[in-house]
Amino acid sequence: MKFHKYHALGNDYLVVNSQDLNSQELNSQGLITELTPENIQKICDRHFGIGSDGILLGTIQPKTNRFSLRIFNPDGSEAEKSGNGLRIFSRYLWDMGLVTNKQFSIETIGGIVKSVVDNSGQMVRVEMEKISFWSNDIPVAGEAREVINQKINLGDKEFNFSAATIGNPHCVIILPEVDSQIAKKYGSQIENHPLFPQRTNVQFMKILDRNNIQIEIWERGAGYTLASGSSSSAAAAVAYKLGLCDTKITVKMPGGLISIRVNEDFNIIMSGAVTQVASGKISQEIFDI
Ligand SMILES: N[C@H](CCC[C@H](N)C(=O)O)C(=O)O
Repeated sequence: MKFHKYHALGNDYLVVNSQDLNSQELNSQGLITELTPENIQKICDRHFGIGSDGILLGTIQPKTNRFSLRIFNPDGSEAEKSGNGLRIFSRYLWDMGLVTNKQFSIETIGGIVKSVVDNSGQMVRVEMEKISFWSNDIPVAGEAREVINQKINLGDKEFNFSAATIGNPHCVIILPEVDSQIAKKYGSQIENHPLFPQRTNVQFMKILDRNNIQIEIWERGAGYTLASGSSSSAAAAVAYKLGLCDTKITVKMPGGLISIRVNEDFNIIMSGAVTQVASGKISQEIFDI
């Protein structure tokens, strides 16, 4: 199975083009037989596989030039949307000569986004669609409500949080200081908390000023990552919703910076860098062990 590895600010993904697969690799539903949760875990393992924060399974309809993307986390679960994943897939399409620097659409489970590749592929801008704070959309357990400034109890610790979805779920916690330790200490407990029936991504956020925030990320199905486009979108949207930031926000993460614009109607525009790493072929052997 051919792959193309990219990273977006240290959040790395393997692009697999469904057209690169031969017939026996596709089952009757046109799904890749190899992409079972168990095999995804093997491919993403940083010692026994290629190593990555996920797999991007892209489908390109040659005649209509329609693009769709499925996003798999390293634990084998499927995500509705990935901001860095969409930027990476957009760059892949550009590298393959399938798009120019004009706007094009990509369909995901979490909705259809519009993408533009700039600066010879080094920068990609994605209109990530509208963010929602409503419990029924995210989802968050309990009565239908906007999930803003609520409490989550972890036994020995209680946090104030807000939640949002941009296709995938996010729990945003504002603190005076954030670091990787707090994300690694509490991330998994919050990811799997009963408040979140479909689990959740988690961001610990420090407000730097009205146009800058800093986040540390614990991703659903992936754990601690150095950057996240959907996390940046959700955290920035919460900061704007709470009146702590203006509409243009730079999100500072361990892997680098993402620019977010929160429009009045809460449509999110995200832009950031993408880096090509390598291409190769995954050996069948890793699936046989
Ligand atoms: N783990 C996430 C998907 C990837 C998000 C992140 N890598 C991004 O750039 O948005 C989830 O299960 O919702």
